[in-house]
Amino acid sequence: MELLGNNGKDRSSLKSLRVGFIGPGKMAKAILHGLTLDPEKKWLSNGVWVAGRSQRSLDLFVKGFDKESFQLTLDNSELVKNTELVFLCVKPFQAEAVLEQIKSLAEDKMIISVVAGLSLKKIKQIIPRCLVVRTMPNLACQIGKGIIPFALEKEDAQPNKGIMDLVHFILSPLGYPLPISEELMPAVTALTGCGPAYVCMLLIALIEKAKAYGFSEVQASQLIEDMAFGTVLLLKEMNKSPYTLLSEVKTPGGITEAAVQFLVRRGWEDILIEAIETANKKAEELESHL
Ligand SMILES: NC(=O)C1=CN([C@@H]2O[C@H](COP(=O)(O)OP(=O)(O)OC[C@H]3O[C@@H](n4cnc5c(N)ncnc54)[C@H](OP(=O)(O)O)[C@@H]3O)[C@@H](O)[C@H]2O)C=CC1
Ligand SMILES: O=C(O)[C@@H]1CCC=N1
Repeated sequence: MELLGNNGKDRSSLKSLRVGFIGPGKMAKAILHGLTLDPEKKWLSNGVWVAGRSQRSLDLFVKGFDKESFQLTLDNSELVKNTELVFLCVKPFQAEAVLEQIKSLAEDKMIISVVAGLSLKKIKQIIPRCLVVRTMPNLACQIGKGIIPFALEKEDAQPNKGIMDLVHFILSPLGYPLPISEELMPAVTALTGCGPAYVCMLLIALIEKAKAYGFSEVQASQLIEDMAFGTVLLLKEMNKSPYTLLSEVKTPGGITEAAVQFLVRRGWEDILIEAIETANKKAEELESHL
């Protein structure tokens, strides 16, 4: 792991780090977009490798980017041979076969896996000598606003600040890297990995209701998306908690309170909590099957 030698303390060596993505799908694209947001790191200038199982997926993946910056291949091993940092971005049940394909070439390289349910242990069983980072990002990585919980093997996480810093350095253009213990991976999968989907469901319901009230599709989307955007920005910019903001909007005996009481009566929070628990259980089951 020459380029990552010195546990990445020598940042100058990282300038020539060659990056690859196995699995040219949604998550890989979000990460690639995020990485390009950081001009300091100039990831693209070294050429980015992307490996997929069909030429069509690879061509779609690089659409909108400068194609000259990419090396596309249908051979995962070729990618690993030519890179030092590999983002593993295939679906959970595709991951083991990919790891088996690349194992002899991935020794001493760094693998950042985004694969739900794929444990550090499982990766290390197949590729014992690699530096592996397990992450659970979300699609907001695309604009540098993802939350990226990550776990390292215990011996890497505790004493080795160098590796921790290196992981922060690599992931920070994507948003907020957050070291966690691996046991919490199913929980963060259910909460923040899947989270954008819950937010979208809330927005969709409100947009549909706005349309039912007679707003055009464009107006309805603007009303609701800007309201949601303003709400989150308000919390962030004023360092306000959702509990406080809720109480500020909810005038006693007023209109919001009528809606909030209805939601509480109908068990809205319980439904959401059960949904999270269902997702958490599914993530745990996945882990035990991979
Ligand atoms: N989507 C999300 O919000 C999040 C996803 N994840 C994780 O990210 C991973 C990818 O998910 P996502 O991007 O949504 O899925 P996608 O289906 O969009 O991407 C998976 C990609 O892997 C490719 N692929 C499949 N088999 C191989 C192979 N043997 N070699 C190379 N490439 C292969 C697929 O090719 P083809 O195009 O031909 O099907 C596809 O392009 C999953 O493990 C998921 O758990 C984690 C956090 C959030
Ligand atoms: O739905 C999934 O399985 C993946 C994991 C988190 C978000 N998408």
